Amino acid sequence: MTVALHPSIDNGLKQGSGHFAGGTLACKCKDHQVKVGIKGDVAHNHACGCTKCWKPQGATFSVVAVVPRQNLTVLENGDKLQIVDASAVIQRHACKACGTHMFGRIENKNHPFYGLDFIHPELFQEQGSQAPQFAAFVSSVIESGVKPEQMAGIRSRLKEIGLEPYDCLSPALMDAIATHVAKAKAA
Ligand SMILES: N[C@@H](CCC(=O)N[C@@H](CSCO)C(=O)NCC(=O)O)C(=O)O
Ligand SMILES: [Zn+2]
Ligand SMILES: [Zn+2]
Repeated sequence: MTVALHPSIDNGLKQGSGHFAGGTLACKCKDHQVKVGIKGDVAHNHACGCTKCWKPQGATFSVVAVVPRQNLTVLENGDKLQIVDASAVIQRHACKACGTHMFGRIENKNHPFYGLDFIHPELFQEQGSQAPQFAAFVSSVIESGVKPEQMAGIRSRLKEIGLEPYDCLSPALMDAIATHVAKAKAA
């Protein structure tokens, strides 16, 4: 049996159109859905194995990407949103009724990723947003109950579909974080 990672990537990656103009994210409620508008395409889309990122039922990984925070607007039923953990670096705003995380926001102005919001592209009502580029925090799936002996199969399946597995973020993002830290120290 093939390892199940996440429903939006288990049958292979669906490449983005390259000119996604943005769209609407909708939660999983049957009515009074929370809707969030996004301008433009997402960036750094990735599968994330961490315990904090929202996953649909049964998924081992989350699929999460970033957008500039000024490109995100709550359109409908924002009164249903609540912050999951106010002490987390990324404050995840979730629908109180269905639990779906609609966006994650960094409020610490000194954080390397301040200004970017985290969203789950599978919630787009439209097709064509950027495909996942890599897999992050892969070892962290063990914290959610995956057995260490399953990891080889998980990593090889990620590679098979074209997602390089990393146990933190990708080298490009780790370099961006380190550059920010180096500049902050020099200042
Ligand atoms: N092993 C931990 C790792 C959690 C973690 O550091 N997650 C990252 C990536 S989330 C999106 O890529 C992070 O930046 N977290 C900050 C936060 O979640 O607020 C675990 O699995 O919990
Ligand atoms: Zn909902
Ligand atoms: Zn995560």
